[in-house]
Amino acid sequence: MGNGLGTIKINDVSKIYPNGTVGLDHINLDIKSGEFVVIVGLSGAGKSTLLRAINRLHDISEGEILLDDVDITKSKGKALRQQKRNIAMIFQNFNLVKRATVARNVLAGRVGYYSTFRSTFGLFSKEDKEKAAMNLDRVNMLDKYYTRADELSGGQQQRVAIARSMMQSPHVVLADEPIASLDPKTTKMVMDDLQHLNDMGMTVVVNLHSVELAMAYATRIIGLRAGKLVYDKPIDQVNEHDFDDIYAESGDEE
Ligand SMILES: Nc1ncnc2c1ncn2[C@@H]1O[C@H](COP(=O)(O)OP(=O)(O)OP(=O)(O)O)[C@@H](O)[C@H]1O
Repeated sequence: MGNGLGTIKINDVSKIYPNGTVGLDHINLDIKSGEFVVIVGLSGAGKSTLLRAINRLHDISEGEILLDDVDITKSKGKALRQQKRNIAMIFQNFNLVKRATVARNVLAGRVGYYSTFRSTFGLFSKEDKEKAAMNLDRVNMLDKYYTRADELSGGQQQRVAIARSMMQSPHVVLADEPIASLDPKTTKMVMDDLQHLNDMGMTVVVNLHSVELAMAYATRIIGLRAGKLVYDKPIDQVNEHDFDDIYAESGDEE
């Protein structure tokens, strides 16, 4: 961010699932504030495992993950909650409350800032309602303010999810296959929205299967294979053939 916030340092991180599967194998990464990082790799390479570790959706087995120089893997209670507010997560399936309005879904992005009582009853401040409208406007969805989420297309739902994530004023936005279920036109809209967040100063880290999209949006591309970091280059050094190796076993499955 302009203020230097939004750095991610991953130091020798491994994640072994309880069943023994190695999700991440000694990963080291230093992501700077304001980068747009795309992580590519085959299905099962460890992309989701990595994003979930950064956001502390699950614990790692070894190593440390520093967000703004504070190790999130060791944070607890209030400090952890505060740290998590600085990280927004965008999911493939949007994770909206389908029966609630667009506005209510976007305001849910502020829930971490309210008491349970106030958020349960939707007692959001005028300021937050204005902020919700502003963020919906940013993704061209303001006219859907009162629409129920389940009446929107997939692409529109993802844009609402992006507006919701902006309510946190995060330093870092993590997106796990955000366009996997979208058509090409809405894919572009959603990727442009992420680009917009990056232009506003947020560090963006996106998991994608498409090398073409990675090339179009990333400032840096990272490749994972079987839990290992096998590729890490700034966009101006990237050659499309570099990925032949990362996708070597892909056949037609991707
Ligand atoms: N909860 C879990 N328990 C056990 N193993 C898991 C679990 N989640 C993921 N794995 C395994 O960890 C490895 C990495 O999976 P991960 O989902 O991170 O890959 P990915 O690169 O995100 O793949 P995809 O593109 O399919 O989402 C895979 O071998 C996967 O089967």
